Amino acid sequence: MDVKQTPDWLDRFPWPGAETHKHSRGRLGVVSGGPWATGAARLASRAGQRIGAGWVEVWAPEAAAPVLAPVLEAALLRPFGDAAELAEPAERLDAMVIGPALGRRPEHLAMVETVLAGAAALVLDADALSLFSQWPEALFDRLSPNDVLTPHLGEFDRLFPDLMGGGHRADLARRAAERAGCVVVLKGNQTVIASPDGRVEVSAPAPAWLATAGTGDVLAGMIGGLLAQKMDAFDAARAAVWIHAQAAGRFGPGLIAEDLPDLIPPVLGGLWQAAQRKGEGA
Ligand SMILES: NC(=O)C1=CN([C@@H]2O[C@H](COP(=O)(O)OP(=O)(O)OC[C@H]3O[C@@H](n4cnc5c(N)ncnc54)[C@H](OP(=O)(O)O)[C@@H]3O)[C@@H](O)[C@H]2O)[C@@H](O)CC1
Ligand SMILES: Nc1ncnc2c1ncn2[C@@H]1O[C@H](COP(=O)(O)OP(=O)(O)O)[C@@H](O)[C@H]1O
Repeated sequence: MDVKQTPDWLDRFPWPGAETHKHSRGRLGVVSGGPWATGAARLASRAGQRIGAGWVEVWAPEAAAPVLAPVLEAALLRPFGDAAELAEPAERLDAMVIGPALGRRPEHLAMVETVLAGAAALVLDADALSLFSQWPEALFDRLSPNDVLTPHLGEFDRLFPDLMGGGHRADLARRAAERAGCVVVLKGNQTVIASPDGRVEVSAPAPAWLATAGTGDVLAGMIGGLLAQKMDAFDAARAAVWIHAQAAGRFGPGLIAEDLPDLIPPVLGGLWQAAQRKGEGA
């Protein structure tokens, strides 16, 4: 990687140091769907681990725990009974991801409301967004500037129907972030990342191999992993979108979402080398 072309957020990327331990490196929680819907949380949690969160917990409804127990290794399984039990991780962990394959029943709304009340920085994706389609203001009222919404265009339309009328996607995302009071990642071939303070970035066209189920769940986990490492939400979203696209480009045709988390290390390796060279040149 040419040092001159390195992304500006590289200077703020959360590399571990000699004093780092797994807890100080960032604690991430991912909330799983029910027993027939655990794959999205697995994709997100593995992506969070690969991008550097040192401690990753998968919070699973009790019925889903037996499905997840044999397939999690370094990630910790945390079964829960009802939504109220998510209050503890939402306070203790640095970041949480909720929404992928969560479900859209009242108990799922209660889960999202519980984590919204905690201190953890949040990535709200998929069903966590669609659950608020009838009352988006109830979501916006509870968001913080360090939270991130990651809608595809269909989900964006449910939360911001009046913004869909016209304008460039960058303008849509900017207005959405201002209204929501948090970072908005409007996904697509050219993903737009917008901050409530007015910063907007339109990413370069990403490989269309990403148009396959589950790649958004991986992106949510990557953003969550960087938030857990205390990266600023706008930088975390921009960095994750960039690394996600680079990883997809390395695989090319035939990519499925399962491939993506394990493609993160070589991309990080290139960034690490570029950061070292930049440091030596300074
Ligand atoms: N392995 C797993 O467990 C996985 C589980 N997953 C889980 O599945 C659930 C459903 O997920 P979902 O993404 O299909 O969402 P949903 O709310 O049904 O909206 C879809 C509708 O929106 C519209 N649409 C418009 N623009 C669009 C766009 N750019 N990209 C996409 N859609 C766009 C489009 O309308 P159309 O264009 O067809 O008229 C489409 O019909 C959710 O819980 C998710 O987390 C997935 O993550 C996959 C892996
Ligand atoms: N044609 C495309 N070109 C490039 N990237 C795409 C394309 N279609 C989708 N993507 C990317 O793939 C991911 C899909 O996310 P999403 O729609 O939430 O899927 P899922 O919910 O199945 O995980 C997003 O990061 C999006 O930017």
